[in-house]
This record gives sequence, structure tokens and C-alpha cells, in this order.
Amino acid sequence: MNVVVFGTLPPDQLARLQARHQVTVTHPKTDPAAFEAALPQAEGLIGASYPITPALLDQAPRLRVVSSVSVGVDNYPLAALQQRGIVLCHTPGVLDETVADTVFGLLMATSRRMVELANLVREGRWTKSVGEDLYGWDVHHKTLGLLGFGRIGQAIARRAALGFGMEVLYHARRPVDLAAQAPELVGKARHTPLAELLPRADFVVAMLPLSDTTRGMLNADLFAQMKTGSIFVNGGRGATVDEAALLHALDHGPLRAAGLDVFAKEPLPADSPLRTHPRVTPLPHIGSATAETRHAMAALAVTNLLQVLAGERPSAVYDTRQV
Ligand SMILES: NC(=O)C1=CN([C@@H]2O[C@H](COP(=O)(O)OP(=O)(O)OC[C@H]3O[C@@H](n4cnc5c(N)ncnc54)[C@H](OP(=O)(O)O)[C@@H]3O)[C@@H](O)[C@H]2O)C=CC1
Ligand SMILES: O=CC(=O)O
Repeated sequence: MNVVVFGTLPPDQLARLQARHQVTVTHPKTDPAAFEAALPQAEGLIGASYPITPALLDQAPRLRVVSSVSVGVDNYPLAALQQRGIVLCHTPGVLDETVADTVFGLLMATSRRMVELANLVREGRWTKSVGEDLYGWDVHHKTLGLLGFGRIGQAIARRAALGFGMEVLYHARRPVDLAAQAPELVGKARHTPLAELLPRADFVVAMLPLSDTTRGMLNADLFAQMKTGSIFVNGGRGATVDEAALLHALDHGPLRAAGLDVFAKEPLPADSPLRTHPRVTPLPHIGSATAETRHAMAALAVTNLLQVLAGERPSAVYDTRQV
């Protein structure tokens, strides 16, 4: 069958596809015409970081499966896929611990001002012991408020509660049955209404998917409810945050600082104030970007695609009826 890769796969994973199917590798960000030219024959699509629109699906009448090399599915038109009976696969689970490491690292780097102080050393400004003006703030034994308590949120909670002695409050639409899903967090993480979580948390970490229900969810009202001097970290999706409201909360309170791995527009535009804000630690969307984890994601995405084209149930299918 005809498989179209959009983006790059590791050579061994590309070879798995080529052993079974006719494969066309395209790079739609730099050559959208070549990608679109391959769509009419495509039975499978595999790739990441490129929005697949209903108009693109219209050009792919033979398409049976879209396999994303990501866990987030906000680049895909869920209703249009559902209507056309096209299976959507993604990569849950294999990246949880790596993303949790990144997000917790970003939280620590932001609170302890590590990037700012590393720059001080690099720029030859380390001339004496740092004074009060450059002190950071403790992380251990503080209160963490998690927005989103799924696979990755729970992995962050384990680091916070079991490693750093933090109290963990979380917000999700439904409480999680900890005894069944995360017994190590029983008594250590608590489903908490936002009205209680936001004023109590020293660190608010958003680990939310982007959907119709979360777009712009972190708005001026929510930032205004956060504790004075708290730190906001976003590891989910940039568009869950109203960035103007975030900047206002940094400049006029209550936020002390923010650590951001994701932005409403990526790469971050040159004129975004978040790029140079002195109390923002920005990262270029590197949550899962380790050699091991990116390879595991590609391998799972290839497995998913091969399974669907073989008429089997894929290892990780996304239910496109979800919101
Ligand atoms: N920075 C990076 O590199 C990475 C970012 N991500 C992002 O992280 C997201 C989360 O991944 P993962 O943990 O695997 O996803 P899960 O689906 O396991 O968890 C999602 C969590 O968000 C909650 N949630 C969803 N909608 C709402 C809502 N409207 N209000 C409150 N809570 C909500 C869910 O609970 P409930 O449904 O009960 O509300 C659940 O707790 C991904 O979708 C992706 O966008 C993922 C990997 C890497
Ligand atoms: O942002 C990364 C993902 O896997 O989703």
C-alpha cells in the first residue's frame, strides 16, 4: 500500500515501513506541493508537527489511517477523520517519564533561576557571591497545583510528592481513582476545585491537551486567582493559555515567574515579549526530545500504522469522538 511520511523518521523505523509498503517521504513545511501531490494515492499517513486539515483529507480519498508521532492530537481534524472513518493513532505512554522530567526540570530551573544565573557566569558577571537580589525560591515541600492529571500529570505528581515532599493538588474534570490507577499517590494527590487550588499553589503546572474545552482556559480570571509570588509552568499546549493575560500576570502580579515549553505560535515569533521577558524561562517544545524517547515514539507510530494497514487493531488508537 502507499504510505506517506510527513517529516522525518529514524532510518530503522523507515525501513520497517519500506519492507511492507510503498513509501514516499515528504516535508510539507518546506515543500507542501510534494506532500499534496502524494495524497491522492495515500492509504497511510505518518508524521508530526504539521496540521492535517479537512481540505488535505479531501485530497486523500484512499486514506485509512493517520499515525501521529506525538501524543497530542490537536493537529488533526477529529470530526472530519471520524466522518471519513479514518483511524487516528498516537503515542501515549512511551513519553510520560521523559516529559515529566522536562517539565519538573523547567519548574526547578525557573524557581532557582538557573538559566539567568548560568548566563551571568557565561557573560563574566560572576564577580562575587550572589546576594539576595539573585536568590531563587525553594521547590521542595511546597504546594504543586496540576492542571491536567493524566498520564504525564501523574508522572509529574510522582516526582513532586514522592521525590520532593510536595503537597499535590490537581484539577481535571473527573477525579482519578488513585487506588486503581496510581496507588503510590493515594493520600498524596487530591482532586481540588480550581477556586481552592489556584490561591494555594506555589507552582501551577498546566499539562493539558489542547481541545475546544481547554483553548484559552488559562485566562486573566484564572491568573488573577493564583497565589502572589507563585510560578506558572506550561508543558501541555501553548494555546491553552491567553498569553496576553500571562504577561499581565507577570508584570502586574500575582506571578513571580513562568517556565514555558509550549507557545500559542511555534516557533515563538521574533516579536513575542515572552522571548525576552526577564522572568520567563522559555524552551523550544522539548518535552519528549530525548534520543531514546523520540525513537520509542517513532517505533510506536510505525507499529500503529502497520497494524491498521494489516487490518489489526492498533496498539494506540485515539478515539476521535473524545473532547
Ligand atoms: N511539551 C511537550 O513536549 C509535550 C506536551 N504534551 C501535551 O500534554 C498533553 C497531555 O498528555 P497526557 O498526559 O498523555 O494526556 P492525558 O489524556 O493522559 O491527560 C489529559 C488530562 O487533562 C485533563 N483534561 C482534559 N480536558 C480538560 C478540561 N477541559 N479541563 C480540565 N482538565 C482537562 C484530563 O482529565 P479529564 O478528562 O478528567 O478532564 C486528564 O487529566 C498532550 O495532549 C499534549 O498536548 C505531551 C507530550 C509532550
Ligand atoms: O508535544 C508533543 C506530543 O507528543 O504531543
